[in-house]
Amino acid sequence: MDLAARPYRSVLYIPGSKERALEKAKSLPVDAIIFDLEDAVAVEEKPNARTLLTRTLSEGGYGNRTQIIRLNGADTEWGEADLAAAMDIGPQAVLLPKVESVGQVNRVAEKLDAHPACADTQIWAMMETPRGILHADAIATGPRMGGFIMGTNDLAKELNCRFRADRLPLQMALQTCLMAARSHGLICVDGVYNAFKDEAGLRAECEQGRDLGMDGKTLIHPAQVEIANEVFAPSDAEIELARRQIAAFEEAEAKGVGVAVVDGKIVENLHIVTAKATLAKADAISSMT
Ligand SMILES: CC(C)(COP(=O)(O)OP(=O)(O)OC[C@H]1O[C@@H](n2cnc3c(N)ncnc32)[C@H](O)[C@@H]1OP(=O)(O)O)[C@@H](O)C(=O)NCCC(=O)NCCSC(=O)C[C@H](O)C(=O)O
Ligand SMILES: [Mg+2]
Repeated sequence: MDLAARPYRSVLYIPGSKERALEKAKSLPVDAIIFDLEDAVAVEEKPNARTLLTRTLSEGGYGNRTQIIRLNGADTEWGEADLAAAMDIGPQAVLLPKVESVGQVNRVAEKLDAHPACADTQIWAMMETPRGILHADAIATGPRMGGFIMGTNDLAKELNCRFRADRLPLQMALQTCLMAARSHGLICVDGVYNAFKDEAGLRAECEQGRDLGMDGKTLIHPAQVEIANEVFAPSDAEIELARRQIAAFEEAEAKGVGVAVVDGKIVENLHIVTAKATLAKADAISSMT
């Protein structure tokens, strides 16, 4: 399936250095995995993590979960070797940390263009610095761009803002990135919820991200997967409503009318686009199981 058509309800970070977690993920019901070489890996473990990760990914076993490798930045001592190692296994996507300009995307794209194993490799961008957020629209136009991942921990650090349950200090950044992503047909996945044992807090933040328009949530622990999968999936009631809207609109159209009424609300062509997207998402989710 085209990467853009896949679901991204649950996008789990796995430290590239943790063999047990890399193995466990093969049986977790996640839509996508970020195999991390950046912040989840200690400095002294970086080279070993790169070797372990490339070997693990070459062996396979992750089924239809989208596989994304987060590299260290090109300005670090590990960035170049990370990209070279990732390119050799022809990954579905590489994720660049702390992207602040489309130039950073261009430079990686040029290297991917020159590598025979990377014809279909996408570039994803961590959106997690004030400069990156301000340049979101330009970054979204970069070659091979597939999606944005919100890095709300780094962003909060850079803004010097407080962590609040309503994430008010982050709203402008979340919405700016969503608008840029939607303008250019990219996926946009929300940031992590750090308190991985707090189910109620996670659910509330997932619901907020979903209501904003996010495709899903990045996660740090297997215990968070079920809630994200549930919140970001269309509910049975939404699927049933979408079907009724489509049927009612087709009936109206057959009579030469451009508007139908369902449950006391008008249904026009634009609502049918949303209804069809809901059904397509439900189908894509079904194909994951
Ligand atoms: C948070 C953790 C350090 C907790 O680890 P641990 O104490 O080992 O948890 P458990 O004992 O409860 O683990 C139970 C089993 O689950 C496996 N496990 C744990 N985490 C993962 C995972 N992420 N993926 C897959 N499997 C996982 C354990 O191996 C246990 O397995 P088993 O023994 O077989 O039952 C840990 O969860 C962790 O390291 N999480 C990831 C942290 C991380 O990736 N951080 C970086 C990304 S966040 C970020 O950088 C965001 C962004 O850049 C920003 O700026 O916001
Ligand atoms: Mg970060």
